[in-house]
Amino acid sequence: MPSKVLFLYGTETNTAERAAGHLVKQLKSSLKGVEIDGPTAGNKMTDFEEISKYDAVLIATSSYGDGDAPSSFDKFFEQLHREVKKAKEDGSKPLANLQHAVLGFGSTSYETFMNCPRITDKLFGELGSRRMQERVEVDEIGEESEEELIDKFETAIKECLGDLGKNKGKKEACSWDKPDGEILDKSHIIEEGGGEKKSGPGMVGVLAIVAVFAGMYFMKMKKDEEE
Ligand SMILES: Cc1cc2nc3c(=O)[nH]c(=O)nc-3n(C[C@H](O)[C@H](O)[C@H](O)COP(=O)(O)O)c2cc1C
Repeated sequence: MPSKVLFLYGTETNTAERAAGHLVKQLKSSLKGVEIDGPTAGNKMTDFEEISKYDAVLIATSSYGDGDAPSSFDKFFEQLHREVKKAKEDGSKPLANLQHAVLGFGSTSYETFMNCPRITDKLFGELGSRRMQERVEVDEIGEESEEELIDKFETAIKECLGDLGKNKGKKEACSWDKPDGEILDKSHIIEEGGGEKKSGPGMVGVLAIVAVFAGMYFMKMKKDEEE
């Protein structure tokens, strides 16, 4: 039976989507005995029971905002956090039969460089998936070109996909913090109400401030009229 591989992407301005399309084409034309689904936007595949049926998942995603997921990947990213929370609570490893690899897109001009790809890689590991190769990180202002790094990912991934059966159940190729493990935790995205807590006066506070200033203005007007 052929191995089943799913290619997911997360993108805002199409860089990761373009790379995913290119890689799927290359892999399909050069690998035998491997069936590849996708590329599919992460948000269109948030059912982790479905994902667990694949032999391998490849993910190409960027980071946006404050190290957040891009808009075609945010629902997937949230669901990934929910799956990890659930797995920690019941001690399960729902992706134990899976192997995965991540190709990240970002820029070192942001403090939260590669936050979404790094967290995605880490959390797949926490769900039991075997990391089959070190994450490749494409820095848009880095020395190595995007093309070179995509080729590097492609070469490594071809080897891994050829050895999927042989490597199943083996120790991961490396830990998630390679080539770098600096992240900004985003687990608050699944808290009640979602998103970050906003500080500030809120709507009631704003109305109260407006009322105070309006009162002061009318009192001044009245005083000026009396003088
Ligand atoms: C508003 C904005 C926020 C960004 N935030 C991050 C970030 O937190 N971390 C990062 O590594 N890159 C960040 N980037 C860079 C993008 O991830 C990078 O341009 C990437 O190549 C875009 O890939 P995409 O077109 O697939 O979305 C940001 C870019 C913009 C415009």
